[in-house]
Amino acid sequence: MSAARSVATRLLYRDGIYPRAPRFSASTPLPSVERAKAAAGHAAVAHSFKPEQHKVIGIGSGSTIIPVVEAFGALPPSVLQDKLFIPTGMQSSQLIRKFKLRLGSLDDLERWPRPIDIAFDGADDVDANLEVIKGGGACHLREKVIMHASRHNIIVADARKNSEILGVGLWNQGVPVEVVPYALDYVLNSLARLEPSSHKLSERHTATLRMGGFAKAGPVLTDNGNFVLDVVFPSSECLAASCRVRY
Ligand SMILES: O=C[C@H](O)[C@H](O)[C@H](O)COP(=O)(O)O
Repeated sequence: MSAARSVATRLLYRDGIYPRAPRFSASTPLPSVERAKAAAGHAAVAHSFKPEQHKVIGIGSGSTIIPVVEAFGALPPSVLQDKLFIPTGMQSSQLIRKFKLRLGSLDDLERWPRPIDIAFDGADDVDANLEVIKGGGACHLREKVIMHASRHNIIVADARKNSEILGVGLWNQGVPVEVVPYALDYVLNSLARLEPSSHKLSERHTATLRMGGFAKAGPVLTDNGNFVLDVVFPSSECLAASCRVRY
């Protein structure tokens, strides 16, 4: 068993909360990135989830969220019986169902504000200030709604996503921006007029409409029926400035 997996397993068994083994087989070696994601996902639940306090749980999207939901699925029925899981999109709804957790929606929640107790999600890039880029899987709009509605947010990421400067390391395809089709030209024009934050910067950013590739002819459509623009900034300074622009 790898060190990462044994740490995750130890954490899962912490306090006797996890009587059953998580559902991956030790005999099937996982590629190292997948192992890191599994370790991060399982450790996030073991460290952050407090069964007595957290009854309503937000579930984000992407590949790293899978071991998070898997870790919840390994909890005993007595812990899960009063828990409700709120998805951020189609993928997380399917995951919640797959691991036989109770699926809810924002509409079911009455407490106001912040009706979700804790939300777990992945990220594409994370810096030392815990600023993140999200939306590589085109799910970021609902993810932001769920994060806003949640009292605590846990971002789960493997070490590759730990960046000194956002957007220039492993994740260099820009800041995803979800756009209502009706406003596509308007948003493209607005982005084109964003000024670089420093006079030293002459290059401008580029906004590319994300295409479906082999999976879909034409542009990607989000769970909300919207387009996604990937906006690449020419320098870290400009990227940081763009992150401060709130639409
Ligand atoms: O739109 C997708 C989400 O923001 C994901 O949380 C993000 O892209 C990270 O995904 P993954 O865990 O697959 O790297």
